[in-house]
Amino acid sequence: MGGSSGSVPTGPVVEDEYATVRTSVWWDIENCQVRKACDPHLIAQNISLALAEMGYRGPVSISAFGDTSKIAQPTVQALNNTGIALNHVPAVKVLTGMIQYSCRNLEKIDNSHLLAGDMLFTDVGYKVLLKRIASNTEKDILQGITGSARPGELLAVMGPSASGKTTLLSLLGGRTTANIVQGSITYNDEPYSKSLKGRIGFVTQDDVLFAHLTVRETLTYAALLRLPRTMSRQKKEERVVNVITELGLQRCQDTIVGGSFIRGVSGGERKRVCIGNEILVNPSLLFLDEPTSGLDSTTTLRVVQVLTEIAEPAMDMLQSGKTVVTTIHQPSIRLFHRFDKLILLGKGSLFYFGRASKAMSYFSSTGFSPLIAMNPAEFLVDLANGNTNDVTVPTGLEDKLQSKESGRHTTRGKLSAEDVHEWRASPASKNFISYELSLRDLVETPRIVKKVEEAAEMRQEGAKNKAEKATDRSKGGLFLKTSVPVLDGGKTKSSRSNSFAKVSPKLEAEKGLQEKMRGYCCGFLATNKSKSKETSKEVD
Ligand SMILES: Nc1ncnc2c1ncn2[C@@H]1O[C@H](COP(=O)(O)OP(=O)(O)OP(=O)(O)O)[C@@H](O)[C@H]1O
Repeated sequence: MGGSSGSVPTGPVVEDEYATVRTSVWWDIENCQVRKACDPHLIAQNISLALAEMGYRGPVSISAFGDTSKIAQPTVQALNNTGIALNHVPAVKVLTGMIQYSCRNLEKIDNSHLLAGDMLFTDVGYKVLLKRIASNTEKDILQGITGSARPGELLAVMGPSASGKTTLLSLLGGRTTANIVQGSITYNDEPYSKSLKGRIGFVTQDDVLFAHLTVRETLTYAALLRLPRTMSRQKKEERVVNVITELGLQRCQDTIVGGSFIRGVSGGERKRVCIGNEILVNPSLLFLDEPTSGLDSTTTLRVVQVLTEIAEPAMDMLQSGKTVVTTIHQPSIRLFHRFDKLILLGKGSLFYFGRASKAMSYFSSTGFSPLIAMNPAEFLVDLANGNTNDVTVPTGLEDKLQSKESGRHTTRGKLSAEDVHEWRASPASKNFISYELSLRDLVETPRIVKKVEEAAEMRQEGAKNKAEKATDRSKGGLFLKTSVPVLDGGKTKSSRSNSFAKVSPKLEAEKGLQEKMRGYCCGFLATNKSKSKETSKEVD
């Protein structure tokens, strides 16, 4: 990391332009001392540490001054995973000005989003030791659970009762360390550590709230207790107001929470207060155990909508999205389609991991299809239960269905647990899981891509208006400033030249800011060179 010297641009135009950047870290790529084989995650973490030491808590993006194509791909990937945006700065004066601007405008806000939650779990198993008088025995609770979740995604864990949903959630949330845990669970390629604890939010099934406190009081106390001591009381109260708005709790903010003996807010509002308690600290990963149990379908939809919004990256892309994992019993069709990814458990085993939208086609490709119109969630939970009524079964398993005669009716029997396990272990199901995993870094969640495109459109509009204003002021040219981050794939000619990037604002807008934004996902720039062919035109 390093800055560069040079004469500093001044005046209202530049101030105005820099105000949109709010960039705080500079990385002089050509001069930086990072060893070639240095672990990219280490680089990202070092940057976070350096910032923490400086007392900086603002939004983070790295302005790479120099040839951005020289950054090793794994490093870029790691930075992306941590939610740090990587911007290209076209000229040394712009960089210097940005540094000076940002030094004057340091913002002290929460930086817990610095390391985002890219979670990967492989072959996870969990056993408990049952202590008996004669001898201790081991009981398998989970086995062979593999999957992943990335920032911005909503991952649902579904399955019948006692299939292991809560146990898996506790393991992923770092809440279960006792007993015997197998396999690996990593967050940004690192195992669980104490430092990660502060970045994980966990909403349990029966969170305890003080019945006599109002919604606002509940959240204010949580904010005072959990937000950093360095944060002023006023900022903490502002954060509470933001959370109340984010969760749509304005109407009931002065109502007491209530409990078994005192009437208070509704069940849905209570759940949202529990979620609020956790998102106050802006966690990178949010885990929720049955957040919709006991709620009607409309309220359930509202809660899941809130979760989707929590997961999404900020519109200004300065914050990457959060990773949200929730267990859910049997969601409605509308709800099911809101999940990005799905884990289906049956008796502690993995039946499915992948995109929720692909689950039905996957099972039909292996021979399981509903015979009547069915809610996909109902079909999947039935299957995980071994209940094959109204379901076609692969030919290999047909003969294993034990038919039952009862009076006039012959009902199809259940598949035994062994049969289902045998099928699970078949190449068809295994292949699917590994297929999804290998695609994990490539597949972008369609919902997030859409959001990024919307953001790009908004920015394009904003940039157009701004550019037009600036043209009036500077008569024809403007300092190319990046309210939209620019990545030029190292093609900028003479990025070290002591010149400002001058472009016609109209030309810039027309050339397609949207195109540039396509590579900008989850708060970071992708390094696909084909997406970054546009180079800023540098004129002395
Ligand atoms: N510490 C433990 N000791 C013994 N058995 C356990 C322990 N923890 C979990 N189990 C068992 O593991 C199984 C899975 O439990 P878990 O609570 O994860 O299921 P679940 O899918 O969340 O169920 P539900 O939907 O009913 O809440 C259950 O049979 C439970 O009894």
